[in-house]
Amino acid sequence: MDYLDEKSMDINYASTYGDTYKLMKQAGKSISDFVEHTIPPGKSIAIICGTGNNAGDGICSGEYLLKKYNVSVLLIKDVKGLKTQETRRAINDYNGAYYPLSSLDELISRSDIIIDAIFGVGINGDPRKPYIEIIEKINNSGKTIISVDVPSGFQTNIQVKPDYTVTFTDIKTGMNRENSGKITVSDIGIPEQIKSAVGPGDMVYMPISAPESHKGMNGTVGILAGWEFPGAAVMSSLSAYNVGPDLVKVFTNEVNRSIIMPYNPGLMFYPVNGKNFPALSGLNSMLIGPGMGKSKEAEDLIKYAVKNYNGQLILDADAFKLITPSEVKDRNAIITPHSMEFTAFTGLEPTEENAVETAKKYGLIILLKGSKDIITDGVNIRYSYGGNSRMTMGGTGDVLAGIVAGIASRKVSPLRSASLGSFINKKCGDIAFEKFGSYYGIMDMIDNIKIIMHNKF
Ligand SMILES: NC(=O)C1=CN([C@@H]2O[C@H](COP(=O)(O)OP(=O)(O)OC[C@H]3O[C@@H](n4cnc5c(N)ncnc54)[C@H](OP(=O)(O)O)[C@@H]3O)[C@@H](O)[C@H]2O)[C@@H](O)CC1
Ligand SMILES: [K+]
Repeated sequence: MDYLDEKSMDINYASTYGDTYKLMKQAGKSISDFVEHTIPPGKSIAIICGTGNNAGDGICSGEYLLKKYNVSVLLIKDVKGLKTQETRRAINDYNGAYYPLSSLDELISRSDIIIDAIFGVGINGDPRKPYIEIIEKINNSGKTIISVDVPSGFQTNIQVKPDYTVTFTDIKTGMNRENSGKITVSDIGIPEQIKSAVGPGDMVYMPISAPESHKGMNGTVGILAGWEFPGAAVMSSLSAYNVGPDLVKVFTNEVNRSIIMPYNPGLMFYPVNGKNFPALSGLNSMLIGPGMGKSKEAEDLIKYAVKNYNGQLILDADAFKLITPSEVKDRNAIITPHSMEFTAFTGLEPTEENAVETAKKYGLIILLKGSKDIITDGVNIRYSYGGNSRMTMGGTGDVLAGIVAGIASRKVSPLRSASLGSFINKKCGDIAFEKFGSYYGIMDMIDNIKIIMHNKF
């Protein structure tokens, strides 16, 4: 797993259970258990703490270790610098001595063991002052160093170089013996249903546009839709637009121009027909299918686009009747069928097992829509709960496909794009339901995308 996976799980856990203090206690306990197995009792331990939850894990370990060791907690930014409610609770529940940064040299020299609880997965960029100097002092101490979760500063230009790392839930991408010492993976009790469920934590996968970026750097989406039902092109392109890519290019019949463009002048309209299809290079993702119908012209256009676009494909709706799985084999395409479309596309019953097998066999990412969406790449399976009875109305699939295409254009991996897209889509419905009950419309859902992207939920 990588840092984002851990952050995402943390948020999804907190959204279900209120906070992560129980996990923090368990993280502290697993550090303490590790120390007891490795270090004889009676030794002196300095726990060097930053300001986030990694510090909280360190403080919790201190409370357990007090019974058998000489424990000193050092708070680099004092109690008032502690940033999270869980970490403040940890220091409140801790019954040992704690010290300010001015005691660092003395604590290091009188300790046998240093527990490194400065930064975990919440680090952002290279450590700033005074952390650089603190990390150097720890590395030059000659003491046994145990890092909590990850060596502080891991994957930046300066990091703690530990003898041991106790990492939580799963090893983090890039960790090895050389940069992390001997690694122990500890299960801190995140329930399986939290690990597999899509939730608000999946929003961490959404990139934030850099202030210095220029047009096109934050995603360009192509949408081939609406040949027969222009409304589907409206819904999918507005939905893609609302997740924040720079450009949304709509490829459809010229006669749709006056229908689609009044909805949003920010869309780019490209008329297509059997003889004319603008270049598809430069698109970061392409959604193919909504509202295309099953005419020969629609089929030709869909087949042309599938064959000639070699970036991130998203297939929906009529594409399932006009394209076979073999035509998109091993292209990491995201497909978003409901159960009947899944059967039309694969010839199989719409079960979880068949979705996993199909994803594996054809190298696809499948988002099988239902009251519980199933998202799989053939190896991983995620579930998306939520949504409500009004979401059986026409258009919700077009909204979902557009959202997924928009996210994928921001270079989010296909599995994460499909998972996050499913979360956002259901949340759009649920927010609309709170306001209008069963009487909300599709445009209410589309309007809610911006609220969710802005994390107002
Ligand atoms: N997964 C799980 O389920 C669980 C995870 N848990 C634990 O939580 C850890 C993640 O905690 P976290 O998110 O609070 O962040 P963390 O790593 O402590 O650091 C953030 C602090 O550092 C600071 N800071 C950041 N960058 C900086 C820089 N360059 N230079 C200087 N300062 C910098 C930043 O301050 P700011 O920049 O915001 O002022 C902020 O205060 C995770 O690794 C695991 O140990 C467990 O508790 C339980 C369950
Ligand atoms: K650490």
